[in-house]
Amino acid sequence: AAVFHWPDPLLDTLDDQLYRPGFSPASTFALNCGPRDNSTIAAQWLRLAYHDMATHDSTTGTGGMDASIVFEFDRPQNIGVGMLESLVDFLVAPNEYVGMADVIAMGAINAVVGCGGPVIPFRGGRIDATEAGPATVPEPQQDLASHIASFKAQGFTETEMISLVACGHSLGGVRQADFPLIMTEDVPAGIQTFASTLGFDNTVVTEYLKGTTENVLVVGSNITTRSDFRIFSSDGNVTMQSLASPDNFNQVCADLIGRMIDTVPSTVTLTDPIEPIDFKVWNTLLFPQGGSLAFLATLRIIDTGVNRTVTMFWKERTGTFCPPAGCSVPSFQVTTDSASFLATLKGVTAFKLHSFNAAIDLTTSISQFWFEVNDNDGSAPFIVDNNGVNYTIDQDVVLFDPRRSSFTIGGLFMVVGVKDPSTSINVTALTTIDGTTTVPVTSSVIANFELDSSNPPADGYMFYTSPISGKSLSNTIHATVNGTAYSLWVPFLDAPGV
Ligand code: HEM
Repeated sequence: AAVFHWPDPLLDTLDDQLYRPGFSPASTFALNCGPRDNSTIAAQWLRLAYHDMATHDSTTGTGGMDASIVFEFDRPQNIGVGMLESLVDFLVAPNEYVGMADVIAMGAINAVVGCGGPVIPFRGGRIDATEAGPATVPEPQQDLASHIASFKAQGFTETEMISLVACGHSLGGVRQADFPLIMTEDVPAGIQTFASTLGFDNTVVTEYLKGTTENVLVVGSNITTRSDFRIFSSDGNVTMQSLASPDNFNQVCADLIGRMIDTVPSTVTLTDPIEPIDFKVWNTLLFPQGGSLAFLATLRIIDTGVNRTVTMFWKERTGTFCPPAGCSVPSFQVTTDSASFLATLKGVTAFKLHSFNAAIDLTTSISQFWFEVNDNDGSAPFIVDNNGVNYTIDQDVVLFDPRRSSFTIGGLFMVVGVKDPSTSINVTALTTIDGTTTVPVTSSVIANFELDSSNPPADGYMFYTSPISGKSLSNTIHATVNGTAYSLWVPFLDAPGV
């Protein structure tokens, strides 16, 4: 599994999105195989992911899961309300470190488990395309040779093609409004599902083998568009027969859908699979307050039912202030937060959040911190120190100040404290703005900060402010102070203790 060395905005964000429902509203939408448009949300998400991947060309190493689908909606291949609706589900997810492509891939995983299917490992780090890819999504009226060629280009053999189509067509169906030339007869609710069961299972396979299937891509009156029939029968049903075993179906589908979402341009390197992080530093804030530096931090621990107490330690940045073992504070609050359905499938049912609020000496400041965890069962306390490297605070020159910032209906006036700006300084923020329901992609704007007349200098800091739109998902502050460049990712505007 991927190792989390704080700070790591990509892993940090993806872990939250995968395993804490509060951070990814969309992670809950596909649960219980919930309905939409007479199909299921899960079916829409899985189709979206396949169509995004289908631009991959394994010979040139281009295309794949890159969210280029957002530029490809006008193609007949991508017809269907579910495409745009799905992207709108994911709208509030990405920030400048996590692209829409990662979120589409996460959607595919949540779709499969949400409908009772197998758990697929998630790797992160996909890069979003800035333009449309080639129009290479297979279409039902194409012949078998074209489909074999398409799947080969995407990196799948003929056998894998049969399996992947069966896995995908476990969910959802064909909508008459979208494909009137396939759905030539009127059907209730305007959709013919591929299988008689709603969930992610191999009924699509067993009904095909038994000859009871109503899948219109197998038995529809339009013979030209019987693409599933041509694909499923292309090896004399050998592969379909092997998928008649539910266990084998789940195993093959987990593997192939996993490969599908990990199909990325050759220039992209994905992380190792991201599992729930045991001990995660989260939601840190450092800012000047009343003659000291307030340092707020939370240690998130997977809840194992142990009644733990946690102490935070830290070291000065300059000079001597703390005892040799470090300054320390106990946590001031322990709360429990829920785990996502995906996390529960990995044995994680909840998280404990141990929060700290330390008053740091202004002149000696803070350079690094770590934790001591006591299980209160007679065993020796153990240290949590970022896998041996401690949690290092890069700088205390440019700080986001949540106390001096003020929230408005339309967003906030963000306030940044800058230490000793003896010469000219320049403060900006790269703000990631969420997309709209018609253009579901994030964009970035630069906010320029000005000296904040309502917050006079204090504690050795001067304060700069800029309005930030309420559509902002995340900000990274960039400042040049006395010739040195600093940057600070601000994923959270608030923390326990502010
Ligand atoms: C030759 C390859 C394929 C063809 C020709 C094909 C064709 C189609 C068509 C015509 C529909 C109906 C869409 C609508 O009515 O809006 C559909 C739905 C769907 N396809 Fe495929 N498909 C192929 C491969 C795949 C693969 C590989 C996957 C995923 C692994 C997949 C997943 C789905 C899903 C989940 C739906 C249901 C969508 C819903 O109910 O909203 N398809 N497909």
